[in-house]
This record gives sequence, structure tokens and C-alpha cells, in this order.
Amino acid sequence: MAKIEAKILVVDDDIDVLNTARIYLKQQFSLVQIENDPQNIPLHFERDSFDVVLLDMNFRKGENDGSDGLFWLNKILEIDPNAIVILVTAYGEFDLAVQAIKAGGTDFITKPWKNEKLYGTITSALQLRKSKLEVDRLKNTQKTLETDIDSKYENFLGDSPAMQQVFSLIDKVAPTDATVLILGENGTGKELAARALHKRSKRANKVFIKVDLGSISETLFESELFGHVKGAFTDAKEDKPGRFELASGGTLFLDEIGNLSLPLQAKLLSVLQQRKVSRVGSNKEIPIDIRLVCATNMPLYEMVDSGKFRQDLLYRINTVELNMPSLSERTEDIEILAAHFINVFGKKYNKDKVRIDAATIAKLKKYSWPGNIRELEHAIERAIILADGNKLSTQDFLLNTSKVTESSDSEIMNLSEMEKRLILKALDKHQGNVTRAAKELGIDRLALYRRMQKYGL
Ligand SMILES: Nc1ncnc2c1ncn2[C@@H]1O[C@H](COP(=O)(O)OP(=O)(O)OP(=O)(O)O)[C@@H](O)[C@H]1O
Repeated sequence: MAKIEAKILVVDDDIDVLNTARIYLKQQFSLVQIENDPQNIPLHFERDSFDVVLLDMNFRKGENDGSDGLFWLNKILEIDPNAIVILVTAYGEFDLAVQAIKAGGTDFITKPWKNEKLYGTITSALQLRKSKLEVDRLKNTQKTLETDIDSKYENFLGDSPAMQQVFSLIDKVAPTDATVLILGENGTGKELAARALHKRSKRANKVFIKVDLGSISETLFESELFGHVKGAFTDAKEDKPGRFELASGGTLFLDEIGNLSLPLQAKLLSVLQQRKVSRVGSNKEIPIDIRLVCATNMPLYEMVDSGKFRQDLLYRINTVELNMPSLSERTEDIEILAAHFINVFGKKYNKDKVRIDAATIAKLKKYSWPGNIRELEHAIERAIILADGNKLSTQDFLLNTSKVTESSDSEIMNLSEMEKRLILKALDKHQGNVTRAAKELGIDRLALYRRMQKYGL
């Protein structure tokens, strides 16, 4: 039988006990070290890390108050707060065992032990060790992601009156636990706004969990959001918490909420009303403490009128509404946004001397930007890649603006007409290939499909 990959340290002043333990444990686990002087414990930890420490509670002969064991237990936990320590007590020392567990010990075993009992205790302790390390890893990942995102939030830009209104509303609402519904077209910064709300809330030090409801299938919805227990369905190999549980204490951001089908809307509503979830396959109710932020680019109020979105759900999620202006409503921000993206992509592509001239900015301001800031971001990235010298000029932007801008000067064309023409042009250019047309327009495929539907294309 293959040995279990684990490092074990056994500390006991009785050499016979140590040798017996070593002979048995070496057959089961990949690395076993023994030590008869607890003073050497820090040395062992300097040289190695251990998954499980088996620690005798009474070192000095004749002493059995366990104070030595408790001392060394504390020392080990000081060195490695994730250490898993199994205390070894004499038969009948239950009070001592309880004291040790309260002090941070994981489990205890009485001497003399049966090998199977020792094996069982160590293997379940190893599971705990694995989970602790995984939690640590996730915490670190979260921290790294947050540092990334923090720097992004610093760059939530906009001098226009429309954006100043957005910032002022975020400042007012963020410190409350009010549910916020963010409405706006694709690429207008809805996710940035949701993260800004979290960053400025009392929950800023807790997690921010995003769920893209547009990409979760009907079958996976419950398991993804509410979690499942092992065996609840064929693929449920182990217990898994849902996003609601993971977000507890923090903020849950439900993106694309307008894409939820009516049956899923009912399920979501019920959880929001009860503020409790049950994992799939379990009846146990888990209370959830989340700040909810939702976003969509769909016309939710019209959808309520046409019976596609539940009114009661809308009222649960729209305590405060935040409307993200489209880029065409705030063309005065194009200059600072362009400067910002030129800075970002200039660094990325080692072209940090690249500048843009006033004529090109003027041209960018005339364009309708159906994909909003995301489209501007992509357009600048592409222009920087294509630019030959250090100056971005109109030719570096493949915006299909020629016809649109010229005609928009001479005839009155509303935004929808412009958008429709741009979509047609992009589809035409890519022989009907929606993925490529969407990429060119700087929006995602789903967004393009929705717009094609809207214009009956
Ligand atoms: N005000 C802003 N300042 C700087 N960058 C912005 C701003 N708004 C959006 N962006 C950038 O534009 C891109 C799209 O933003 P975001 O993902 O927040 O939009 P969204 O409305 O959530 O999009 P979608 O509806 O497609 O999910 C991101 O890269 C974001 O960093």
C-alpha cells in the first residue's frame, strides 16, 4: 500500500514509546521524525514543516498536570498557527485533554494506544491540516486579487457631471448595508461601481464575491449559489459551499441579473427573503449575512411589465438604484480615459512614449461607442499595438467612424440608428461571424446577440 504523503513529528520523553511509534508510523506516512527533548521542537520547525505533531502532555517524570504539554502546545502554535497537534495523555486524564483542546490542540489520544486508533486520529487530523492550508492559500489569493482590484479602483475615472453624480451616490450608499441595483449598458463600469461600493463599505476587509448569472446554467444554479453536500448528485464528490455562503460577512455581486429565468428568480427571491440557504442535498439551513449588489444591462422595469422579471424580486434588489451613464452621454471624459488607457497599454507593450493628438481625440469624441468604456479600452490597446511611431492618429483606430461621423454631422441620426448601422457593418465585414463582429465592436457575444435581437437583425 502506498504511504500517505505527510510529515509527522512525535515528541515524547520515553524512548520506547518513540521507537514503537516510529516503526509503525513509517509504514503509513512518508516522513516520521522523533524527538525526546521538547526543547528541540523549535529546531525541528526551523528545519522543516510538519503536518501533524504528536505531543506528550507530561514530560517530567512523575508529573501529570500537563503544564509542560500545554506550554509546548502554545509554543508550536506560536511557530505555526496552522499546526495540527495531537496530544498524548495518560488513561483517564480527560480534564487535561479538554484543557488541551481548548488551548488549540486538534485531538487527543490516550497511552498506550492501539495502532488503528492512532492511524485514524492522524488521518482525520491530516484532512483538517489540508483544509487549513487551503483556506490560507485562498486568503492569500483573495488578498492578491484585491490588491490588483484596488489599483483598478483607483482608476475609476470621470470628471463629467454624470460621473460625479455616480461617485457621490456611491459615497452615500456604500457605508450602509442597502441593496443596490446598478443599471447600465455593457462596458459602462457596473462592476467597477460594485467593487467601489464594497471598498467603501464596513465590509471592505471581507470578501467580494461576483457571480455572473448570465453564464450559470439552470442545472448548476442551485449548487453554485447555495452549495451542495457530498453525494447530492453524481458529480458531487465532496461538500462544497455555495457563493452565498462564501460571501457571508462580505458583498455578493450578482451580475447580469436580468438574464435569470423565472423559476430561478423564484429560488433567488426565496433565499433573499429568508436570508438562509440550504446546500443541495441537505436540510440544514445556514444563515447568510451578505450585502447584495446586483447589475444588469437589461431593461428590468419593462421586463416586469411584460412578465419576464418578477416585481417582488425587483423590489428586493432595488433599494437604491445606480445608473451608469453610457460613454456617449459623457464624451467629455473620453480624454482622461484615453490618457489612462494609453498609460496602461503603453507600459504593457513597452511603448510608454506614445501620445495622442487633439484631432484624434476629437474623432474619438464623435464616435458613438456602443461598447462604452470597454470598447474604448480595446480600441486604445489595438491602436497602441498598431502604432508605428509615438503618435496615435486617426488611422490607428479602426472605428468604422467614417460614414457614421460624416453623416452624423450632416443628418440627424439617433444613437440606436447609429448602433444598428455599426452592428450591420461589423457583421458584414466578418461575413456574419458574430464572435468576430462582437470583438471588433468591443462587446461580448451575448451583448451582440441581444442587440441583434433588439434591432431584428
Ligand atoms: N470610469 C472608468 N474609469 C476607468 N476605467 C473604467 C471605467 N469604467 C469602466 N472602466 C473599464 O472598462 C472595462 C469595463 O468595465 P466593467 O467590467 O466594470 O463594465 P460592466 O458595465 O460591468 O460591463 P458588462 O456589463 O459587460 O459586464 C473594465 O476594464 C473597466 O476597468
